[in-house]
Amino acid sequence: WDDSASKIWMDGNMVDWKDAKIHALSHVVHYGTSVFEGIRAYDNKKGTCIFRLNEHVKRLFNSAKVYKIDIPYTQEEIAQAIRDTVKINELASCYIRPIVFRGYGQLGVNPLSCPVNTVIAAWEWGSYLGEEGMANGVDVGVSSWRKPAPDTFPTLAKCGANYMNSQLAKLEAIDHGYEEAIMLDYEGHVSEGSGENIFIIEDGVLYTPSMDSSNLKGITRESIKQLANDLGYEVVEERISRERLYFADEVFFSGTAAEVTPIRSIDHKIIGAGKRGPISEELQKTFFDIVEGKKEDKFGWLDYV
Ligand SMILES: Cc1[nH+]cc(COP(=O)(O)O)c(CN[C@@H](CCC(=O)O)C(=O)O)c1O
Repeated sequence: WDDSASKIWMDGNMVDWKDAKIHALSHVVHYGTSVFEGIRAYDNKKGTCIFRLNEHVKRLFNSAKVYKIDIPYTQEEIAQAIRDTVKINELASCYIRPIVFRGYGQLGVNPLSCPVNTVIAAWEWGSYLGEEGMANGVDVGVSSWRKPAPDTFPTLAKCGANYMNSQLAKLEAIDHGYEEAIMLDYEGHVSEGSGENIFIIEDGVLYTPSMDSSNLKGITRESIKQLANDLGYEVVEERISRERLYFADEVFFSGTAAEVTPIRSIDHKIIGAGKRGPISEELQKTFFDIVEGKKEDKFGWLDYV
């Protein structure tokens, strides 16, 4: 995968894609010492806009705080560097990956002597779980791997090492012929996907796992809640038992990469009519109408670069 035309922001400098390298003995390589964000920019008639940029940057700084990583920039400096990275690469719509990590210093679990490095890359990234899945729903399975307990890993932090847990679920899903995994929390309630939050719809009401389910407080999840309320739907955050996934009229994933991806089967059980449900479709369409400028950005989500 070589986007050689691209520039990558590294510690304040724009470098060529091929030169964006780090040392093999960097702390992050050995111990997963990174925090990162996934952000999307969308192209619309008013130009290129970044979706909820400030919320993503704030979460990046919160994730870093958990691991005593002092980012040597202000939140606004990082936000501007993200805008600059989109602009210099002349990307109309793209996926943006800021990552902050402990670099090349001394090995050993103690990270404190290692420098803090910051990298921002951007590239075109289509539908995370496939175009067909966006339209017709994806087939997923509940993983045998659970999310870490709240006293084990900080799942509100978007840190690289958390994805060694997510990868186990993703690899198992692929082995089973699924597009994605749904993970349960340490008590067996529904948590989220390997890289997305999840919503179920029962009798016209949206439900999503509450924030005590070892799930990431997704920015798309928050946005879908706002959008659903604005469209007149009730949204309930609570513990969700596994079997409610099967009983639901509709189920969908939400996330920056996944956007709004309907789920048509779980563990080979058909969900609802076995295709994208009507409320999922309405939310998906409204979400895209807003980011594509076809509907008013009434929630102030769009930051034009
Ligand atoms: C575990 C997890 N849960 C929920 C979400 C949704 O959060 P938000 O993007 O703020 O709505 C994501 C984003 N996953 C990112 C990384 C995907 C990847 O494969 O890397 C993303 O969607 O960018 C997660 O990784």
